[in-house]
Amino acid sequence: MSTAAPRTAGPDHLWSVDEHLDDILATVRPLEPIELQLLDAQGCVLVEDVTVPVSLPPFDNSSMDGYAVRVADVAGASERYPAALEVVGDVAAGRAEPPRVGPGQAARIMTGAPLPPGAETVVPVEWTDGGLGEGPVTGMRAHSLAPEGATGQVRVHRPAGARAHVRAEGSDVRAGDRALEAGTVLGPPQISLLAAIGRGTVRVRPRPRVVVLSTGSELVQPGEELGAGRIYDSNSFSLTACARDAGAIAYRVGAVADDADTLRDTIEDQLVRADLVVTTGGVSVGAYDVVREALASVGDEDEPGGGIDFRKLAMQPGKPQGFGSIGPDHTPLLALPGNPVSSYVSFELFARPAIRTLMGLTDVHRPRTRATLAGSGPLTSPEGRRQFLRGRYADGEVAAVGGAGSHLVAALARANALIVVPEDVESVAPGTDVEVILLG
Ligand SMILES: Nc1nc2c(c(=O)[nH]1)N[C@H]1C(S)=C(S)[C@@H](COP(=O)(O)OP(=O)(O)OC[C@H]3O[C@@H](n4cnc5c(N)ncnc54)[C@H](O)[C@@H]3O)O[C@H]1N2
Ligand code: MOO
Repeated sequence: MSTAAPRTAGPDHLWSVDEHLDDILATVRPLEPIELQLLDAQGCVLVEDVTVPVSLPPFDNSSMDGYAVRVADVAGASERYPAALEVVGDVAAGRAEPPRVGPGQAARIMTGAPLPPGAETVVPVEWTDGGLGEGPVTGMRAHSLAPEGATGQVRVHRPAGARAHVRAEGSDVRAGDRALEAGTVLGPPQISLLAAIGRGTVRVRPRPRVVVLSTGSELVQPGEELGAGRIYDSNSFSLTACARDAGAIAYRVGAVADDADTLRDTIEDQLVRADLVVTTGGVSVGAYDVVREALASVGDEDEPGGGIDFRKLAMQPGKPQGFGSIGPDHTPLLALPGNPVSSYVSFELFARPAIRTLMGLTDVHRPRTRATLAGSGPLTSPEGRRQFLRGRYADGEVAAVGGAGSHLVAALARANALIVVPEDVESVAPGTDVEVILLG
């Protein structure tokens, strides 16, 4: 949400990619933090420092299934001269009051179970006869099948030093320590830590809700029959997938016909669940390109700071673009061109950083690298336009896939990178060092 109005210039002015991106990012602000359940916070930015309320582990516990014993009782033990100890009971993980281990005694202990009072160390079950009176065993028999295993005698075949196989209280993190700092992005390891210290909810910036809306009377939803002159609506799917990939909660609104009133009504209906609206199609100069017409008056026209600016960019694909904010909450809106590759490239360059800015992330762009251009012939690019060609990148080399046509979806599906050809370059020979955007 923002009140910043986009810059404007004459209709023939060509804006640079960077100017357009700067203008977009100046209109989006990180969303207000909310308290979320842990798993709902995955991928989100933490806005609080999290302090450890209880040490991890909370108590000394065993790292092995075995026997909790006293060091002196097993000193010098060997398979030939085992230490014979009286088994006083079982300590399963979760046991609150384990039995005391006195001299000459052992308690059968499970991984994660608290070290019982009196015990000083743990011998793994493989170092014992498991209470069976024969040679070394490879494991314990299930308590349900052999309850007598918790009693009787065990022969220990090897000594163990003090606190062997014992995970000390607080050896991971201590009560009062900083578990995570504000600004941390919550991936699976961070969610693991939060759960381990007992946090059920955390304060984060939420995932933006992004409404993706395609426009065009020619569009048919996948799965339905294709009539003459019609095509399947791929953009609403690709951009919804892009929005999810960027971290958003995305809502796909299937194709809206080329009718300004219908489009306006649809967008207004969607504003209630949108932190960002992305449309595709209808932004060029055709008689049925109604997005421009419709967006001139969406939402509350009396609200200052709103409005969508349509402009041409010095780029290929993706020349016609619209952006601004609409409605009473000044919801940001990006109107992307309809050609499938144009909409995809535009989303990656402009909508993705906007989504990631809304999330409060600092790393908002796709990673870039340099690569050597592979292939047999030169790449050509129109003068004065920054071109984003689809490429396949591996091991420091990149090769173009497909041509420059912004309808080439099959080639896009084989690409894993965009090759950037600067505005002042019209031809790039194989072997040249080029900039590459990695699509991940
Ligand atoms: N006279 C001019 N014509 C065009 C210009 C221009 O400067 N002068 N610019 C061209 C460029 S560049 C682009 S990009 C497109 C942008 O057009 P629109 O944003 O108005 O998009 P549409 O006309 O609605 O569609 C263009 C193309 O893409 C197909 N399309 C649209 N939506 C979808 C969808 N959801 N899924 C799959 N395919 C879609 C549509 O059928 C058209 O083929 O304008 C050029 N024209
Ligand atoms: O700019 Mo359009 O997006 O080239 O096809």
